[in-house]
Amino acid sequence: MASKQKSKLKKLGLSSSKAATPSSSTTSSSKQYLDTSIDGQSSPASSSTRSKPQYFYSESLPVEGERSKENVTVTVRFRPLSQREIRQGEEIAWYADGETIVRSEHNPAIAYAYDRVFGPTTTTRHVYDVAAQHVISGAMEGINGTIFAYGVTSSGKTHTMHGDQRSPGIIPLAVKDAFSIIQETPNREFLLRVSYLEIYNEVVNDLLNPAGQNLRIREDAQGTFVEGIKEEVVLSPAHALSLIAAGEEHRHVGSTNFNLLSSRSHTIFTLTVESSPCGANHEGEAVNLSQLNLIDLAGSESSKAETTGVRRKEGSYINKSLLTLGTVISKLTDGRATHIPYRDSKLTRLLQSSLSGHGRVSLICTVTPSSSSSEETHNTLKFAHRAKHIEIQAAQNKIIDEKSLIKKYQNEIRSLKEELEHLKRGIVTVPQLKDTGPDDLVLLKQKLEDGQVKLQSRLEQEEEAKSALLSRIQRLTKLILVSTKSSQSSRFPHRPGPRRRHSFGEEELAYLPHKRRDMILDDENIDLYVSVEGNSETTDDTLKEEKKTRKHGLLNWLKLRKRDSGLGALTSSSEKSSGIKSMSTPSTPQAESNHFHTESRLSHSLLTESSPSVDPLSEARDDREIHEDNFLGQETPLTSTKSIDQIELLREQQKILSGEVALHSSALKRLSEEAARNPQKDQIYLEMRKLKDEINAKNEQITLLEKQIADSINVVHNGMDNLELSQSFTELMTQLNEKSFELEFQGY
Ligand SMILES: Nc1ncnc2c1ncn2[C@@H]1O[C@H](COP(=O)(O)OP(=O)(O)OP(=O)(O)O)[C@@H](O)[C@H]1O
Repeated sequence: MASKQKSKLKKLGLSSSKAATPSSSTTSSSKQYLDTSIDGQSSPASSSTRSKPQYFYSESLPVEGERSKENVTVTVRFRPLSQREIRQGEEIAWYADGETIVRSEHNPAIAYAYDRVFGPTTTTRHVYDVAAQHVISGAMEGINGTIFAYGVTSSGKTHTMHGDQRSPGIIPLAVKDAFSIIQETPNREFLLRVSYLEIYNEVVNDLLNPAGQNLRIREDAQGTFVEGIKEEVVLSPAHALSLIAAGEEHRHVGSTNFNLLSSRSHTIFTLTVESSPCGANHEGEAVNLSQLNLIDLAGSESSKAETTGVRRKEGSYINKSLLTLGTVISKLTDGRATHIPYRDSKLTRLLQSSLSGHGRVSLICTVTPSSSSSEETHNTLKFAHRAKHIEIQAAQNKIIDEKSLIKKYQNEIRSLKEELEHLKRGIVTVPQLKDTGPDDLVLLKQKLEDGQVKLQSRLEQEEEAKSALLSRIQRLTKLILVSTKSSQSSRFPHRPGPRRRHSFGEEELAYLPHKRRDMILDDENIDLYVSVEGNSETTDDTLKEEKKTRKHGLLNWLKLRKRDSGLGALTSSSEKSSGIKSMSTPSTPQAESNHFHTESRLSHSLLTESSPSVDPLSEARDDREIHEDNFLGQETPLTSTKSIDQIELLREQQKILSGEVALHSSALKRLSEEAARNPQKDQIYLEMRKLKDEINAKNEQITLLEKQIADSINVVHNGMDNLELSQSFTELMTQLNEKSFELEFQGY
């Protein structure tokens, strides 16, 4: 009895058994396990089709350069039994047996092996390290990557891909990691842009642009793409996360009898990465271009789901597209198949390039151990089993200049700088009059006498043109991300040594759902995740973060403070070069593409400020920098700079508040849906009232901030206009006096 109890606890993830705890067992121990068990316990799928049972087992996950051919990385993640499942007395039907095996409780002979199996207590961070990190690092080096979570409804796909503040999912971790990699790669410059779409009832909708509905999928030589989808250039992790949070607001989510907040659409978050070597001597070199697709699939629904109307319609679309995905994968792994039915669903059409083997693919199958879903779990395991056979060829994508946005921007920056130089030379010809002859001097005197005003207005026009050029250069340069680390410690071609940790700042956490999907699992259920060994979702780090968030509130980050990670030093090149704060938001120039938009983030500027003022790279990168101090840098008094900082600070506060209002509004929406189903729940109404009060208070604060911003902008404008004018006047008068004196002295 005691041993049965122990084994049950082990399967729930509460045991201290090494075999059941992924982080505690080693590769060699699992290999030993396989060696001894492989003959006796083959997977049913393999034993039925092959004489010799086969396990999918790889000694290690794909490592760059080791193989030209790789297989899809396939992992399985168990979630804990939910409180509801426990209450209903459900049993464990499947469990993680060691690091790589999933075994049936009812028939121990049925077992499947994968690259890795994560037990119910495994943290998403660990899942990321094992199943996702190599895909993200590949994407940063120009290798396409796709990660998707697959599983039945309520098995934990969204928990794995998005997560929440307590346990950020693969998407926020990947975004964070991408920026860390940029920081660790000082010899390259990067341009990152994101798009976010959903496939709902076989219709593609743009989640970053509510107007972008029912978009068409098109094809060109590079593969399939979505026509007219909005892409936004991103400048910081918080910036990217805020876009995802905004996109999530538009995603179709609904309640089913399995999941209160069930995803009713497949979503694809795409991070497009361009990078090129830094420095003028790499001008002709190709640019690395890759796409990282992070996919949260809607869950397949069994016939047990008591759905009606809209939900049933959604369910049938979901099931149909997942069926097509299964067929595509079967065909891909069946050497004899001549036709692969990618076109049978929007999902497989969009995944065509990934599934047909161009780039790294990681499939994370989420499963519930519960007996009531035993059959569905078995189907997921078989799907994962098949997917393991897909062969991929991960190669770097190099593209020629014209197609790359980063090159386009770099070229434009270069030619704008040249233009600016010409203009500068035009303006400074006046002091070079020393070398001019008497005729010129007479002419000048005449000119001066004729109209000092004319000269002055020309000067003003040129100054205007100059600052327009400058601000365009700054705006363009700001979009290109560079590390502030010394270029000698290049990341390429070597891989970084120790693993990066992804600690989220409060401003980034603010964009993750607080406790988005926990409503279905009671609070006690959280206790289930806490392993005896402490390998739990609520790790020390996250607990600390959560405490901090609670203690200080979300806006506290606005106080200037030193950053912990290397990200603190990551900066866009214009900020690094000049330290000038742009008053306007650095939106991507309209002329480039109407799909690209950016926004300034104070966090970003603050990072630059708090990063060491001795910038080791700034000297090395003089070629790309403008010495703005000739213009605005020296001329702008400290007070103006402070005012500009102040404006950015206010803007940032405003954005954070708007983000919070959006999050509260979505929580309110969901609560009201729940209240409609359970009208007696006073607690829900109480929560809703609180949320409404908070939304109102925040909206008032936003209005106040808007007024403050407008006032500050007026102050700065007036200050700068007066200052520039008076300085131009002074300079002009000095030149005139000198020349007049010279002329008089020479007897003219
Ligand atoms: N590994 C896990 N640890 C703790 N809780 C989890 C885990 N996985 C899922 N959950 C919880 O289970 C519930 C369902 O998870 P989730 O919404 O992620 O499922 P899903 O597969 O995305 O469902 P659907 O397809 O219906 O959208 C959520 O309350 C979530 O917080």
